[in-house]
Amino acid sequence: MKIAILGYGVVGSGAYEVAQAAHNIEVKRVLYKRPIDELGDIVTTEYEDILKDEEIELVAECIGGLHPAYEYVSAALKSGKHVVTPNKNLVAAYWDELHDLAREHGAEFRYTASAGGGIPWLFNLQRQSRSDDILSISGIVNGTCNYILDTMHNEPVDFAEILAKAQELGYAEKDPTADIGGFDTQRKCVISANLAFGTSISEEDVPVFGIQNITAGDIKYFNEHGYTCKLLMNAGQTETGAYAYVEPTLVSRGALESSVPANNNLISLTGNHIGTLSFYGQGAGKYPTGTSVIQDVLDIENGWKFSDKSEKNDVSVDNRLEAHRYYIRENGSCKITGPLSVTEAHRLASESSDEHFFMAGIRE
Ligand SMILES: NC(=O)C1=CN([C@@H]2O[C@H](COP(=O)(O)OP(=O)(O)OC[C@H]3O[C@@H](n4cnc5c(N)ncnc54)[C@H](OP(=O)(O)O)[C@@H]3O)[C@@H](O)[C@H]2O)C=CC1
Ligand SMILES: N[C@@H](CC=O)C(=O)O
Repeated sequence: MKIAILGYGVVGSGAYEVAQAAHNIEVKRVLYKRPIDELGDIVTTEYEDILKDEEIELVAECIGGLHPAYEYVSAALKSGKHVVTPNKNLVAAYWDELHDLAREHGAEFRYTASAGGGIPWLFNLQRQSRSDDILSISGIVNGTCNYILDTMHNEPVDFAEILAKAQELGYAEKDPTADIGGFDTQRKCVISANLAFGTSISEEDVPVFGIQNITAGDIKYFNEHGYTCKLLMNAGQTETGAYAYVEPTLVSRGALESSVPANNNLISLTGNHIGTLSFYGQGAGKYPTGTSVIQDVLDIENGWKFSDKSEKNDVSVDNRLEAHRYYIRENGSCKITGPLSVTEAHRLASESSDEHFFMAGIRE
């Protein structure tokens, strides 16, 4: 299969290199803003060169962001080309539209790398959902935040310094606010929940609280009380719809999540029949993510199709009945609350006048 890769940054260059070792794939074109010496004349600055090339059956969009990624991906699907992307911004924001376009034009639209980086999480979630009722999903899905929190738990480091290191290692988003503010995790939660529950919730449905205000003092308190702090996504079915939220969470030292080091992710699903399945591995970085992109390409090349259900479950998110205790630090003093609903805790966070406010849910 002849393919084109759009963008040649961390993931695009990783995908290109991994593709060299994959049988049956030829990278015919790479779209980039300027020449790339080692790639020679396969590089183009004109997307039309790719779109109009009938030999190119698949476009791997690795530019990131919403525009022009959206325009490029839509045009590829409309012309019947398959699309693979690690771009969670795009997938979460245009969920219905891009799936509809793919279905209308008989193209495959796959985005395994958009949540879990190198882990075949979405692939297996979708696979499991064919024969099971997925009751809940949860986990660590941001490599940058896990790298920061893991390092802070183990050594006295400055937050800004360790974030800069995560950027240097290629884990962070172009604007790392997306990582530390929890928005990247929120998008991955949207994508995972939509696949799990066959629905189309959006980013606005998922309240988010990030880790940008965590301090060495908070971590010291957690270490002394036997807790590890992780940024988790959570979503599940309820009798009336679903809950879904993202927040720093204190887990006990014995919990699986507690021992997840560096840029790794740990993501779990609980199905009615299968019980709980957990997936672990590198959630960010050039080769893990590049590999995941090329695995999707190979699945399409092999003719593997997931039946994309066109009928949707209309699920509404309500976090009012989802309650647990919280660690809250406000205006310099910290406390452990009694059970608070997620709705109430996130309201407190958004209404606090303390710009350094921090909270973390406590998993019992
Ligand atoms: N890094 C990671 O570990 C992971 C990233 N992702 C996702 O993968 C996507 C790519 O991320 P990443 O590779 O890290 O980002 P990078 O910024 O490293 O790469 C993006 C590349 O696209 C190029 N580019 C931007 N706009 C255009 C354009 N209009 N035409 C041609 N090239 C363009 C950029 O060029 P220039 O540098 O010159 O601006 C850059 O080379 C994002 O959606 C990200 O969220 C998903 C999982 C993991
Ligand atoms: N910035 C993201 C990259 C992968 O999705 C992360 O740190 O997980």
